[in-house]
Amino acid sequence: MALIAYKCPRYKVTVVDINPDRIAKWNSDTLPIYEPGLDEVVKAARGRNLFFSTDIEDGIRSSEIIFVSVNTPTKTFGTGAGMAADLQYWEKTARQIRDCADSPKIIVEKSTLPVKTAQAMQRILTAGDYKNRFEVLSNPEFLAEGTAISDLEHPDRVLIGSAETPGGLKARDELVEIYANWVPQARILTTSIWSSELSKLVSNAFLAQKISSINSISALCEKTDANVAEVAKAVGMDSRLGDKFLNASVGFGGSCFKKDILNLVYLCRYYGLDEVADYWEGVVRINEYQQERFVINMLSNMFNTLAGKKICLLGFAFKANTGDTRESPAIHISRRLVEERARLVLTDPQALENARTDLKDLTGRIDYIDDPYAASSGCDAIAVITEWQAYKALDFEKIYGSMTKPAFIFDGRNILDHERLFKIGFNVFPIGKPALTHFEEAAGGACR
Ligand SMILES: NC(=O)C1=CN([C@@H]2O[C@H](COP(=O)(O)OP(=O)(O)OC[C@H]3O[C@@H](n4cnc5c(N)ncnc54)[C@H](O)[C@@H]3O)[C@@H](O)[C@H]2O)C=CC1
Ligand SMILES: O=C(O)[C@H]1O[C@H](OP(=O)(O)OP(=O)(O)OC[C@H]2O[C@@H](n3ccc(=O)[nH]c3=O)[C@H](O)[C@@H]2O)[C@H](O)[C@@H](O)[C@@H]1O
Repeated sequence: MALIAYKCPRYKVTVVDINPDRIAKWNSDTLPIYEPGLDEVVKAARGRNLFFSTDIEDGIRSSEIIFVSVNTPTKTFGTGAGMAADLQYWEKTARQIRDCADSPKIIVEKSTLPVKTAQAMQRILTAGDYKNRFEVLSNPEFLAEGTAISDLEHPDRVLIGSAETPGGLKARDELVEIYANWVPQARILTTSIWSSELSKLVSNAFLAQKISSINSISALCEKTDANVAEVAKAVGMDSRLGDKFLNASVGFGGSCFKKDILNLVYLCRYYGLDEVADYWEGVVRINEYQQERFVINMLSNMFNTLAGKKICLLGFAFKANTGDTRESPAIHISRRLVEERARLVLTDPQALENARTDLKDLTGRIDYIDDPYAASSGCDAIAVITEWQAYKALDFEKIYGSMTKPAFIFDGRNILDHERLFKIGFNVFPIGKPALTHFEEAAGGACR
């Protein structure tokens, strides 16, 4: 919404939220999220045509177009627990819009929702003694965290789904007009509302599937001395497959991939498509396997015991350039390492505050240290969890000098120079590549 306000000074954009702390931060110099480039966009538009408020009713009444962007987490209770989308926040919003509105509105589904949600939304909006006409559009968001501003400025596509009725098509055209302020017409794709809703879930499922595919192959590479980066390059050069999203890793995280795939799986089962559901569920299973495999690799290569050993996680965010830790592989890995009675030290340039909240039940068993040199000092092992560019530039000779020997590095992102680390003295365990160790008989890879 900040970018719409920034690009289109003639529209007035008001962002409303039930969380007063978040709104206060949006109105302050310290925004509630870290996102490169966002500060500048907000500062340029805030007070001009971008406003943040907790007055939801006024926001509804005074707007002609309402983007519903509330959270749609995985349901944690009742039918569909652990799989289906929890639609309570979204439904409350629909009812509130219906009850407060005193003029016709276009309602835009911006949250990621199960296919057919627009139908439910339309039914709620038109139930009872409603006075106004509402048109519901689907306009899913495809930005990725860490690159949100450039994704929004130069989207691969903007997707708008509408009803095929005259009212639906008119509303669709109004939304197209907003995006056309900065997005080329050829990149604005209009479809039926059901295709649009489903495409969002499918996009995330395909992206995550690519990561799980290469991660599954990383396990095979480790058994066969193949190099997953070489395999990914060879495979990705086929233009039919493409070279993006083929970085083997410690597993994908983030608030959406797992939730959206499980939502897709739930939908498939709901419609009796068990084979389809099983296929997509495999993407999540491989991701869980990859995270657990990382822990088991650490355990087996550190002589099958981590008890009392000090381990530093370099990075806690689910990806670089964000402080977001939702579903970060770091959470599972930290919990498992503590279970193995390791002494954990966490460091991250942006995510330590969220990490403290995620692991608050482990208070006293984990240290949180901003400086990566201080965090790794005295450690037996370092595990790279997040691909922060700054980690590549660390002085690893200095780090090696301060660590307990033998010193281990488990590079869960394959971002470091493994040969160099090996020469410094580290025993190096990348993902999907032969390990480089100084032991006579390496436990998990080739001895060099
Ligand atoms: N985070 C991301 O990068 C992307 C998120 N999405 C989708 O966007 C939706 C929102 O995601 P996030 O922004 O990450 O979630 P979030 O949890 O960070 O933000 C949702 C906000 O909605 C507010 N809210 C909840 N109920 C409300 C109500 N009744 N009235 C007013 N405000 C209310 C909450 O207080 C919260 O601030 C989800 O459906 C997600 O799948 C889609 C693409 C990218
Ligand atoms: O619906 C959403 O919320 C968004 O989900 C993802 O965006 P995001 O989760 O912010 O970030 P990604 O860049 O997709 O990364 C997701 C996870 O996959 C990991 N990843 C990514 C790429 C890769 O090659 N390997 C890999 O392990 C990342 O490190 C991260 O943990 C999608 O990329 C967005 O298009 C979508 O809008």
